[in-house]
Amino acid sequence: MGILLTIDKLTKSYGPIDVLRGVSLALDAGQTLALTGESGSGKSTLMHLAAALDQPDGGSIALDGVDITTLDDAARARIRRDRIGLVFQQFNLIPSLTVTGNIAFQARLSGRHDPAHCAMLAQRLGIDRLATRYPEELSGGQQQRVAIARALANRPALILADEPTGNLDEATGDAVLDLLLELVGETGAALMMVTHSTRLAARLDRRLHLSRGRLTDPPPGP
Ligand SMILES: Nc1ncnc2c1ncn2[C@@H]1O[C@H](COP(=O)(O)OP(=O)(O)OP(=O)(O)O)[C@@H](O)[C@H]1O
Repeated sequence: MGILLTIDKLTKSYGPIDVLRGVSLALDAGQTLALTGESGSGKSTLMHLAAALDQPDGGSIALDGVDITTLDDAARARIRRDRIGLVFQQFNLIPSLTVTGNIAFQARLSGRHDPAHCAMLAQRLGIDRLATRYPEELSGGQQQRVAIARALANRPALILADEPTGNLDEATGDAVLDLLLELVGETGAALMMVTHSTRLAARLDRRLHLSRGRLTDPPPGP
């Protein structure tokens, strides 16, 4: 399998804080990678950059060989819409759309809406009964599962997930991660997932740890 994502010597500072100080990694198509690191180490910053939601100060991010840091806003938005699925901590569900509308939203914009695929995702994630509800009528865990379904609906090449099971109790979180990994496997997507849990990280193909602005192997477990 070929390389999907190549991040090279990425740097990002906020004022005097050098959050990323030369981060490099390569992710193969279909591969799953867990990203750990202390609070404030820059994990979310790295995910936002990989999602083309923000621009680095230096370095490059290539998706399918295209350096997304050199593209204009419209082109970056298109790549995000067509190639990337996001599950971030604030779920960014659209308040005026139902669960079904939220799941289909991005796929509709891409012109690749597949109602049967969306229905399958909702059913597998156990949110099919909530189809006509609005985000404000959902619990945090239910919103998280809608965000996961939405991220997968478009069959993206890359899923970027920042603590995708952070709002769920351990048993539900495990079950949702099982499903996420299953669905990622079925659709052939690659996954980069931030987690604080070494137990959850152990379930992915690879693990990297962000520390002092650089990626390393994770520290040995307890
Ligand atoms: N928009 C911003 N403006 C200023 N500083 C920022 C901004 N975003 C992040 N930071 C700072 O950058 C550092 C890294 O933040 P980031 O959210 O990437 O860490 P994290 O590893 O995801 O943390 P956590 O595990 O707590 O979510 C922190 O010191 C944070 O305060």
